[in-house]
Amino acid sequence: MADDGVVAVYTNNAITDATMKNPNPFSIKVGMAQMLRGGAVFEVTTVEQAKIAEEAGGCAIVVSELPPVQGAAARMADPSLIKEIKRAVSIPVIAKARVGHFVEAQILETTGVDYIDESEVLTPADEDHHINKHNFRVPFVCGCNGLGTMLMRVREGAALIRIEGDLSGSGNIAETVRNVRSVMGDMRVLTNMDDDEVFSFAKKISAPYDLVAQTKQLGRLPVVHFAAGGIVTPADAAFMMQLGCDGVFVGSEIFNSADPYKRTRAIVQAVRHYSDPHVLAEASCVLVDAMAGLNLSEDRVEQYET
Ligand SMILES: O=C(CO)[C@H](O)[C@H](O)COP(=O)(O)O
Repeated sequence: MADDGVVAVYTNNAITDATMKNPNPFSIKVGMAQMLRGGAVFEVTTVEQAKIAEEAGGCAIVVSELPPVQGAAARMADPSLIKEIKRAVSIPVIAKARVGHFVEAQILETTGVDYIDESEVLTPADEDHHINKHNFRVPFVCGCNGLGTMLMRVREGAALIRIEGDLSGSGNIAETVRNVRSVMGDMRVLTNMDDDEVFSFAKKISAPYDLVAQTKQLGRLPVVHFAAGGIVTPADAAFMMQLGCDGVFVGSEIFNSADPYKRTRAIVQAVRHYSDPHVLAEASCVLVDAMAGLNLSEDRVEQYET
């Protein structure tokens, strides 16, 4: 259940679910997302991977289809795969819709998924508009690259935010680190700001003034925020947690490793014990064999070989 501060942000909003055919109050969706805090979400492409992620202690899974051939559009996964995975596991299942494609979201909602991810990893369907997420019963996950885009997505109804970097599966975490630091840095500036300065700050970060002011009043981000992009090792996962994230998304490349259960389990342990270097050292030990080839695209492998 959402805490009072988050409910306050919701109820103070000029645009609320109540004015938007409200099938499920935003405060409830935010509360549902809070249950994922302190967890690792694993991207899966098969039922077997979903079972491994659940067994390893993942807090949720996000279903993807295998990447399409290069140049082809990436769309929502086949609803029958989502239903099959939903039947196979008891942890929450997230399904991806293309940015702006509210019909894909309507279809996904009928499958009984627990969350819909309006995902930048898929080919965007609408270059100008995101989905009005207040029109849905199911909570939404959205990506952001800074505090401004985060609050825009919250305004549209996102209940869980992914602070994301490079989502190409390259294993490069630097962009994610930059964006997480940008959000946390802006939060520190905002919370110490004079009330009179909030107007121009909201303009500067292109965010709705009322949400920026309410976020300042709360003294923390209004929704659960995970990191995504290039998180491959237990150290990466703990890094994101120590920078202030509530959890991590891990790409499906992890299942290409020699022992996917050990790797997923190690990431779960790292997220749970992110400030304990001894646990992190132990979690990192099992992984050396699989580390070399993981998440290196062919051209990057060439770069290392020359
Ligand atoms: O599905 C996801 C987010 O919706 C993935 O978890 C995300 O794309 C992870 O990126 P990477 O493969 O770079 O770790």
